[in-house]
Amino acid sequence: MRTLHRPVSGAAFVSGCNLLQRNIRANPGFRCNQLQRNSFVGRTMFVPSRAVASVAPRLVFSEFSLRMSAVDTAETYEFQAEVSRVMDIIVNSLYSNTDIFLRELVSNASDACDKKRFLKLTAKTGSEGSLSDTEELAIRVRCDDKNRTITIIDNGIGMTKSELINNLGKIAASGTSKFVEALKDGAADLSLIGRFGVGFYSAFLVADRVTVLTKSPNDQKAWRWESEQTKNFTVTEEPDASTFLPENASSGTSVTLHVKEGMEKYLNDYKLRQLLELYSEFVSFPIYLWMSKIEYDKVKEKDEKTGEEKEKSVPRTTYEWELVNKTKPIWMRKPSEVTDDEYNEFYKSISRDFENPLTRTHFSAEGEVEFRSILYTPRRLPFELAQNMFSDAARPLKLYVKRVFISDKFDELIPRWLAFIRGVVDSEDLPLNVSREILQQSKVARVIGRRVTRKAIDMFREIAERSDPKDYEGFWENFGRYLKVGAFEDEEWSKDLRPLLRFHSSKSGREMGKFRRVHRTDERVAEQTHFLPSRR
Ligand SMILES: Nc1ncnc2c1ncn2[C@@H]1O[C@H](COP(=O)(O)OP(=O)(O)OP(=O)(O)O)[C@@H](O)[C@H]1O
Repeated sequence: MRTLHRPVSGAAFVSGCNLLQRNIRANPGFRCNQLQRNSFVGRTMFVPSRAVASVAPRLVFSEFSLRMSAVDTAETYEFQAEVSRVMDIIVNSLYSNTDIFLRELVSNASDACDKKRFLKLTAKTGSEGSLSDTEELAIRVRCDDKNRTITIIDNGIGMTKSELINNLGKIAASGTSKFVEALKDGAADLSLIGRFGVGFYSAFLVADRVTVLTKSPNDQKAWRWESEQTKNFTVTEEPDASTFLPENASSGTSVTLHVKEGMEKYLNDYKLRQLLELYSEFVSFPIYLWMSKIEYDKVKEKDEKTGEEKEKSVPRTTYEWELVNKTKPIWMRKPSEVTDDEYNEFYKSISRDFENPLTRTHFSAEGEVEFRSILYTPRRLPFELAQNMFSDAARPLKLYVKRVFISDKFDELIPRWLAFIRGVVDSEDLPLNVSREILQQSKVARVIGRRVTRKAIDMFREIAERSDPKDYEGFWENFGRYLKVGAFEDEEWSKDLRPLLRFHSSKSGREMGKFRRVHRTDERVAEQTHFLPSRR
């Protein structure tokens, strides 16, 4: 990089810019994103020396003029009070786990693609306007080691200007808010932050500057968000969305990380591929990585001594987009074809837990209703339930309709005492525009809920029947109170749950005994009564 200092007077600058902008228009080959990564500080410009040497006059001035006009209109916003704190917490407490930044940003890109796919499928004819039908929803990751950047690009839903300011400037929009709440309540310590979705701000684990370019179908303009992890961020209009969106994309977002000192290990496509394979294998959109490949060209060369012509292989580096994940959802595969590791990694990707689950069940239902599901029992109580047994923040099931993610907030699908399980349900019969109201009245949803509950109970029973009683003891310690609530308040399942209950009794000593219904005349009645779940 070389720095060019070009102090110019206001009037000279404006007329120079106008002239140069006309020049750019006359030179369609030139695209201003060629130098997008350049920084402008006041009227000082940084440009790659190669560009200066080759096409300096045109590029330098055109970029200068375009970006200067943008700088002039940049709006500066302050992060909401807690955001700076959260960024500090993330950067200072996760320094040993910096790898997660990619998982978080890819997960955001995947959410954005989910939203776009949902919108496209449910949009009424005509209202989808700018949503192109031809584009493949995908995520692209590209590393540029010379310019020290990593860029994550999606053609998802993008953000309007106000969404950009709210989502990336206010803590309330982020999963990290749960963590901040938990810190306030004293329910978490910093080492636990990795269990939360730390979200977008994890970008600052590896970058000292982050640039977000985004275009929403609900905003005619594209926007640039930029921050250097200070108290402020800037929002600027981005003149041309096509410079950062993939070809044919009508909307989307590009997040560029300007990699900081000491994080050079991420400026390597092999390292990025390893992280994507580890963390993002189950993202249901294709993830393409810009990968380098060594190819060998055969060249004929004359041997100086003998004069004979010989063939020689000369290495050449080429680049191409390489698909790094299997995009067929794991629940669509046959259980016999899925390995334990794959199930465990999928669990971690949907639950954000760092431990393997205690158990799982993968099944499909046909006939009356058709759906597929994978359910997991975690090893420990999910964090969001630690304070409140039936917290609204619990997300037991992700609901899909024909592979389209619909919501993870339909808690009415299963009884509330199952709040601690995790899993996915993919229905063939529910409508894509399924809402809470539709779900409440839907017969299909009731059947799905019943079958999922039955399978969950079977899963718990299997743990109870294991030869090592420690498994069920651990399960009971974490989730016993949920089963008690179910046995107590849920008439439909009470009978199935009772054999799974455990209680301390004077007879059982330190061990726990099973609950057995006894007749009043039974001599054990006295010792049994206080084992019954208390009626509150
Ligand atoms: N690539 C993107 N495209 C569109 N919107 C995005 C993108 N990345 C982030 N956002 C918006 O910014 C918000 C904040 O992101 P952030 O990752 O901090 O939190 P989150 O995704 O809500 O929760 P989590 O911490 O669980 O990831 C998102 O909810 C989303 O609205």
